[in-house]
Amino acid sequence: MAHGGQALSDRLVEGSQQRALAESALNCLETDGFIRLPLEDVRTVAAAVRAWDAWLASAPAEAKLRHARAAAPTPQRAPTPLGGPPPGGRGYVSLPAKELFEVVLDDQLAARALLALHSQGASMLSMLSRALGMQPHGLSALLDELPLAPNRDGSSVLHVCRYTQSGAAAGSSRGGGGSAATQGTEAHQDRGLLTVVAASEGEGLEVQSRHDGSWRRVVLWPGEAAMFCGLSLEWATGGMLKAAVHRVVPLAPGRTSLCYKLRVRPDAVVDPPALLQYSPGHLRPSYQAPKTGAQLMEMFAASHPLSVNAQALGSGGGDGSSGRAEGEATGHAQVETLRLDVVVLTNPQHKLSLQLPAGSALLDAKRAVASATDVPLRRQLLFSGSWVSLPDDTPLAHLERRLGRPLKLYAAPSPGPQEPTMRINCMGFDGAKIEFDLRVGATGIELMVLLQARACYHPTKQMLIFDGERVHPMPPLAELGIGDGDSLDILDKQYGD
Ligand SMILES: O=C(O)CCC(=O)C(=O)O
Ligand SMILES: [Fe+2]
Repeated sequence: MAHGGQALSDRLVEGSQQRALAESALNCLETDGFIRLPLEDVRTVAAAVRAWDAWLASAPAEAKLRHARAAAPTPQRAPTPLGGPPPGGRGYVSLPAKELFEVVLDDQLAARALLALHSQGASMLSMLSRALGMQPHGLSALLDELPLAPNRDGSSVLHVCRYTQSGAAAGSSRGGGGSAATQGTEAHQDRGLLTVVAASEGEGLEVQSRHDGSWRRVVLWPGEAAMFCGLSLEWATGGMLKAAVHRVVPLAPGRTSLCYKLRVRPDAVVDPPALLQYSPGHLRPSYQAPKTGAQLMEMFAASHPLSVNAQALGSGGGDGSSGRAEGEATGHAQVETLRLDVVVLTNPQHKLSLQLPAGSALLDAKRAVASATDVPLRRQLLFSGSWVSLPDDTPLAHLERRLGRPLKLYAAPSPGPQEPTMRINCMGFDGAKIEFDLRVGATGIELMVLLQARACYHPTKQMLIFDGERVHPMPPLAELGIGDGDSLDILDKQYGD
């Protein structure tokens, strides 16, 4: 008699193999910070890597921009194989050492590769749930429910990245900072649960050891993928798994990777005590409160204001809009004169609009502001949706085209003799204390402008923390509960994905 069921002994063998696999995956994450494993649908994924690699290496810039524009969301877009519009923010980012596309699912090969990586990542999450003593689908149940509801973007994203070795990037040592040539390759953590990477080259990715801080090369054989944890998984597992700090070293021949980032859907509730109910002993107090996927993303954006994948020209997320990929601005008409908005940080703020010759540099603008307001050059700071840190001889027209947003200059005069002030202390990492007498009603911006004038501080690289929270530059400090005699900490900004 024919029978469809699997023999019990086979099931037992399979079950114990699954358990052994899950335990070794957990072990790799704990000791190395990453897992290497064979791709399940290797033909599809490898074909997608090859196709993107060839196209990205040879297509002219205009073709890439055209593709990115075609990928922009429109209500008329045909539904994708997942039953909804393409996931994520879409777009194209071009940085000195890296280009990044967010994959759109109207490309059949990309769609199949995305589904293959999704399914392999989701099974890894199920395996890890079991190995950690959670319900088998505890972690994978946090992902999008497929097919996606119409008109809902997926939370998980597929990024295609191509890295090239641009001049100064070769052999340079990099940490948190990052020169222009290494932009996009800085050490960072990913925001999601799990990242799955398949690449055209065996080398390039590096993961930092949690034990001694050294960098480990992730060497992949053809047909292998790497997986590592993001901050949402660190949260969901109550800190049992740690988000990998990783970076990419650009290689001479160029390297193209498909990075599939499995992220928690915004309305899913991540409740570490409920997830870990069978092994509650591991739970640290700071992970007790349940958070939605959306709240986890907000927490991530607050603690990682810089993004390795954002179009950046000294961007620092001053308006809280960082972390988003922005397309390169194009098609700006040549202009005879430039308009520059200036905000003078008095109480109330006072605004000027400067008209400058088209060829003006940042220094010319600062000089014009100094003669109109008496505010010295070093108490002026440029902003364009994010903070801008560039040499004073940078031409403004070029800057505005690159940033794709109007420029704004903040100028902080000293408070007048009669003006009521409050004393704010800023504590440097090295314990140095810098005191400021700010006008009552001052915003974070004023403090940031003064800090860069007085100390080795720049809002592109550092942030201010009060009571464990990042100080947002826009509202008055008093609204954030900061008053006379309070101390703020100056911390280096961290990079996210
Ligand atoms: O290309 C890679 O291997 C990793 C890219 C990455 O870390 C990211 O985009 O977040
Ligand atoms: Fe990453």
